[in-house]
Amino acid sequence: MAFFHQICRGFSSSAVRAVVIKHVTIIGGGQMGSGIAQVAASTGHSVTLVDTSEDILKKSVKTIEGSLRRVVKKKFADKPEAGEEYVQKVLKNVSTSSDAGSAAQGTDLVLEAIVENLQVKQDLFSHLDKLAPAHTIFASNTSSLSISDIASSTSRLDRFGGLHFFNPVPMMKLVEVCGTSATSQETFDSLMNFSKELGKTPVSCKDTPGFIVNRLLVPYILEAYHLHERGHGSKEDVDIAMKLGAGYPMGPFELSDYIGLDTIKFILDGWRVMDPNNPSFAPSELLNKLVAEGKLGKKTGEGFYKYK
Ligand SMILES: CCCCCCC[C@H](O)CC(=O)SCCNC(=O)CCNC(=O)[C@H](O)C(C)(C)COP(=O)([O-])OP(=O)([O-])OC[C@H]1O[C@@H](n2cnc3c(N)ncnc32)[C@H](O)[C@@H]1OP(=O)([O-])[O-]
Ligand SMILES: NC(=O)c1ccc[n+]([C@@H]2O[C@H](COP(=O)([O-])OP(=O)(O)OC[C@H]3O[C@@H](n4cnc5c(N)ncnc54)[C@H](O)[C@@H]3O)[C@@H](O)[C@H]2O)c1
Repeated sequence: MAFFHQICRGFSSSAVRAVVIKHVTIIGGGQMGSGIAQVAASTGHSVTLVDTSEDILKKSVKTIEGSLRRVVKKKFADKPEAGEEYVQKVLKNVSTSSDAGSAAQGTDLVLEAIVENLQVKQDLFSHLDKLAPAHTIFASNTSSLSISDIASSTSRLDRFGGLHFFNPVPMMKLVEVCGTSATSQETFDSLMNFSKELGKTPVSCKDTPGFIVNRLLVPYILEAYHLHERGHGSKEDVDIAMKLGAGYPMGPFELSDYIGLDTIKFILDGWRVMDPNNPSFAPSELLNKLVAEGKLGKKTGEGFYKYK
């Protein structure tokens, strides 16, 4: 558990001044990447959204458009034309690319929201480190991987931090901003300012597993799986109990389907490697079975529950 005891943000001297983030390149156009792109574009930032194929990117833009329409339905309830104008104006701020390398060449911030896998994230940043301008800040939206470990694949340790958004990004107000022991004060300030510009409330957190929210949420969700697997409560009753008894907007099974079961499995597998003897992090057979069957939650139409 060396990671748990890691020394966190103590600022090193930086070669760069605080960067005002005007253009952001977001890698990964899934649930999180498209949500972050939407919010950044809505707050006047130029956004390039990157994914592995044009087909995925088309879906991402459709998701952004759908979510914007939900926003304008309320924001412009009495003025549908102004609402449509707003949607088009925001969409103009978003361009797409399937070439991460070229997208990183003229940007102030590269924010990664790809699969929750350390090696894949390191490979991406190591590649982009050679192509992005010197002033460009790199950040990861990882749920619980070590920011220092991801940053170690680059030579810009002072310009690297964690920027952890919550799902659904347009609705959730929090961003966890994480600096490592090598993150410069200027970089940290830039990330805090960027989060505020997005209309979010940032909190400062240490580079420890799960930061603040997931350090508490992971054991809670996993215990819900184990409780159900022991036969101590149906999924439905557990969800109802936590909504009506603890005031949560979603129960743990509903929330898991909303997050994505593949992402949850990636998080839990990584967590177990960090803390192998902790019985709280024992695998869930039910989760593993659903993921093996491709039932990844709402995004695939079935997870713990069926959708459609
Ligand atoms: C074991 C491992 C676990 C760790 C996992 C870690 C994951 C990660 O790192 C951390 C997280 O994110 S943790 C996860 C953290 N997240 C949570 O904990 C989330 C918990 N859930 C919630 O807070 C609420 O259920 C929601 C806000 C999702 C929905 O609100 P609701 O009231 O229950 O139900 P509603 O009727 O559907 O929606 C009402 C209205 O909201 C609006 N709107 C909604 N989505 C929108 C979107 N995408 N776009 C735009 N707008 C959107 C819209 O106006 C809609 O009205 P409409 O007329 O239908 O258009
Ligand atoms: N789902 C959540 O609730 C949530 C919340 C906060 C943080 N996160 C974190 O955000 C990240 C993304 O999660 P998500 O739920 O958006 O996943 P997702 O599966 O919805 O999307 C991931 C996207 O990344 C793309 N991708 C994968 N490898 C890529 C690469 N090398 N280059 C470009 N694109 C690539 C995939 O095609 C996919 O579209 C993960 O690190 C996750 O832990 C997730």
